[in-house]
Amino acid sequence: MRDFGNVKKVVVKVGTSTVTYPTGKLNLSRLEKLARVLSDIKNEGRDVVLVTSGAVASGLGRLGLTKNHKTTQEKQALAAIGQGILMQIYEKLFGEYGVVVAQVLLTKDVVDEEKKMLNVKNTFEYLFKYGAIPIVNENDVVAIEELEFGDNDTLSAYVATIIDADLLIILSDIDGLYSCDPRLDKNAQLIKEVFEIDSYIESIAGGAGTVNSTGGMQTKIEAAKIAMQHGIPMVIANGENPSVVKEILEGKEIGTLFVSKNTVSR
Ligand SMILES: Nc1ncnc2c1ncn2[C@@H]1O[C@H](COP(=O)(O)OP(=O)(O)O)[C@@H](O)[C@H]1O
Ligand SMILES: N[C@@H](CCC(=O)OP(=O)(O)O)C(=O)O
Repeated sequence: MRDFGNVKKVVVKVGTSTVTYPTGKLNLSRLEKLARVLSDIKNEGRDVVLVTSGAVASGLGRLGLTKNHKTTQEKQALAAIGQGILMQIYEKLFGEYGVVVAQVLLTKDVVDEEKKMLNVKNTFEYLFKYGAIPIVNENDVVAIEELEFGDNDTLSAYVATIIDADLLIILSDIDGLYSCDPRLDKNAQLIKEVFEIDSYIESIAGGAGTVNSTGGMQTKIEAAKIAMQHGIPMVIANGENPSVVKEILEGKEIGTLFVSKNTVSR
């Protein structure tokens, strides 16, 4: 058993593949379960942050377009269309459980500038005081790195460091880190724990698995590096059934846990 009994602040990141269908339309039943489980763990007394991808895909879905050959500028405009669609559904679903949500659009350079970082930190602090769940995405109109490299994974790790989270959970369309991409090799084995990101771990992390996703396992490993450097454990798990979030917090051995050997249990 893993011990996450003392986890007070948790960041949960959901990828495009978790929140939308390949058509770009919202996966409503999954989003309903996600809102329910996050509201539930909030009711337990934890501070919860949701980092959500899916804006570009939702924009595509709304306009009835396909992803193929979209330029960065087109994706920025699609993200601006899709972000409202995402927030509308989160507002509705969390509202059903009486939970207030807040839209937080960030760019990763906030961690490079002390003043900006302090502003972000202060905003999170007050959102927690107000009992809100901050819903974070990259501001794709301002920053294009994520659209090109698919990096909400590292953004979620930066958010975890800014709020000094006790745990980062990345939900994807796969059970965790495998010895190689299971889409390419059916003999791939799930790795349950990683204590150090070495060249072997970096070598087995491949790219994205589905048409609307970006980044794949490579950006999740980058996220793990950032989290581990700050002593924050990270779990990659399958978001197919979002109730795994609760099971992970209960200490069940789900997905892949990334934890530095010298991290004291939180
Ligand atoms: N070693 C690996 N273990 C597991 N998945 C991997 C690995 N290498 C590449 N992948 C791919 O990473 C995908 C998950 O990342 P991604 O497609 O970006 O999803 P998300 O939208 O959840 O971020 C998996 O579906 C899988 O195809
Ligand atoms: N800001 C983009 C996120 C792109 C991204 O990182 O996607 P994913 O690899 O599915 O987490 C969007 O909302 O579409």
